[in-house]
Amino acid sequence: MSVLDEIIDGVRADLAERQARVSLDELKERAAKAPAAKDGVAALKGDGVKVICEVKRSSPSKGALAAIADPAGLAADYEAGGAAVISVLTEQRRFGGSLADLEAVRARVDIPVLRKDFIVTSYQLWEARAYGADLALLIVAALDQPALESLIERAVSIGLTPLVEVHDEDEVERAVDAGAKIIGVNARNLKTLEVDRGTFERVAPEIPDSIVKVAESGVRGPHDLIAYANAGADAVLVGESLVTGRDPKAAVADLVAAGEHPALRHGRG
Ligand SMILES: O=C(O)c1ccccc1NCC(=O)[C@H](O)[C@H](O)COP(=O)(O)O
Repeated sequence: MSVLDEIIDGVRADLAERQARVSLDELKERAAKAPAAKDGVAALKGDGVKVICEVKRSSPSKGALAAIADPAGLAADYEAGGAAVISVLTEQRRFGGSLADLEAVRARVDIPVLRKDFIVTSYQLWEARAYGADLALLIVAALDQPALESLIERAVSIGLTPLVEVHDEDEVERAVDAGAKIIGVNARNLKTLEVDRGTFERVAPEIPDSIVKVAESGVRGPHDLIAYANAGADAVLVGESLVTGRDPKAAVADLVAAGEHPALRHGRG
């Protein structure tokens, strides 16, 4: 069984518990009262390379990373540093996240918020919206094609912008066929958990120009952002280096400044 399969088994078990406690109708009522969803595509387009900053306590590859007692405070630092979007890992068992984190972050920042989880049912999309997310991650490797298509359609219909994650060229084709407007290329191999920063450069040329391209994982600092930008990234998604560093606001500001450097405009795309 792959790491992804193991994670999803746990996600399904936790999901069954929540579904037994909270009906879909209750979630829909809560979603109706949530602040209107912000436009995830608009947040990641425009001049410069945008930075998506992640609230990440632990991971299957590294174990514990940071306690993060105040996820909303961390997100506020990210926003002050110039983040375009906050990513909140809500998976509990391996990443130490929760919907409470999502709710707290949503209440604190004005920029769009991504629910980063292993979404396999539309119930989780309703949860994302009910707890204030504007975007939701959908991982192609975790879904068959009909499920991917129907989750993208459902996400859009309830106001969420899907960030569709791929790892190779075949998955790009599936994401494009399913109607993705934002595609994230994750450099972390979900079978070995190894990060290969060359993945983005190999896979991104298969993504049509009209689609926003996000380089996920492995950004240690501005030099990695610049490399991803030169390979065509519109945005980068950064977790570990921010939560383990001493000054997340300054680290984000350094990334944003690198992403806004005029020299990058010639290399991108
Ligand atoms: O981070 C992991 O170990 C991991 C393992 C299995 C599935 C997903 C995993 N991470 C989720 C992510 O995609 C990253 O948190 C995100 O891209 C940020 O990466 P990084 O900056 O390298 O922390």
